[in-house]
Amino acid sequence: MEEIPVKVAVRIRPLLSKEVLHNHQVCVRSVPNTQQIIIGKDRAFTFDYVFGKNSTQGEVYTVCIKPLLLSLTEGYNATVFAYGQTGSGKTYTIGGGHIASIAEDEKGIIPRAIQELFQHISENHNIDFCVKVSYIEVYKEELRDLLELETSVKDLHIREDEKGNTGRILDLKFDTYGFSCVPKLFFLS
Ligand SMILES: Nc1ncnc2c1ncn2[C@@H]1O[C@H](COP(=O)(O)OP(=O)(O)OP(=O)(O)O)[C@@H](O)[C@H]1O
Repeated sequence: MEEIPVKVAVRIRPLLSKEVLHNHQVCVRSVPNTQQIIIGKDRAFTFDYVFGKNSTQGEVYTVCIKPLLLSLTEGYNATVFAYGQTGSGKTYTIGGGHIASIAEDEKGIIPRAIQELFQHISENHNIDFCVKVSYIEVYKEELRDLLELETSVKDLHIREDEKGNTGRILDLKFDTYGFSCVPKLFFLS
């Protein structure tokens, strides 16, 4: 059977203060020492990784992203995207918020990966690296280049190669952060 190299991690976020204030209840919990979560009373689901409500940004990075970053520097491609309903913690986890103003341990995936990548580059003088960054919003089938806002939406397209691969970005309807080295590592949120 062909290997499908996709791993899925689920992260449970803690209740926000306003949710506690409104007496909202937690409806999902992780099962200790397993990769399972239980929704409601008894509906169990298994994932490749489970991060409970007390998980840290550092843990998520170390377990899920660091191995990809290491592979990236060895020439493999990697894509990371956060998927979930509004308010579930995608931006928080991917770390695309106000990066400059957040505390070190609150930093999400993007700043940690960039830091580690450039650290790697600075330690490997004998290899030439080319790093490219793109930041694209995909919303209702329309693409917007957030680094070149004057570019017309109509000028941006998702293209396929002859094998039907969408290559640069996937056809996802979320805000999209692309960050590529050679080869490429993408973050989609
Ligand atoms: N693991 C976490 N620990 C603490 N706070 C969190 C965590 N995850 C998310 N939050 C907080 O929950 C709120 C919603 O998170 P966030 O904005 O990341 O959601 P989102 O999925 O990106 O939402 P949207 O789709 O609406 O953009 C934010 O105030 C964020 O700081």
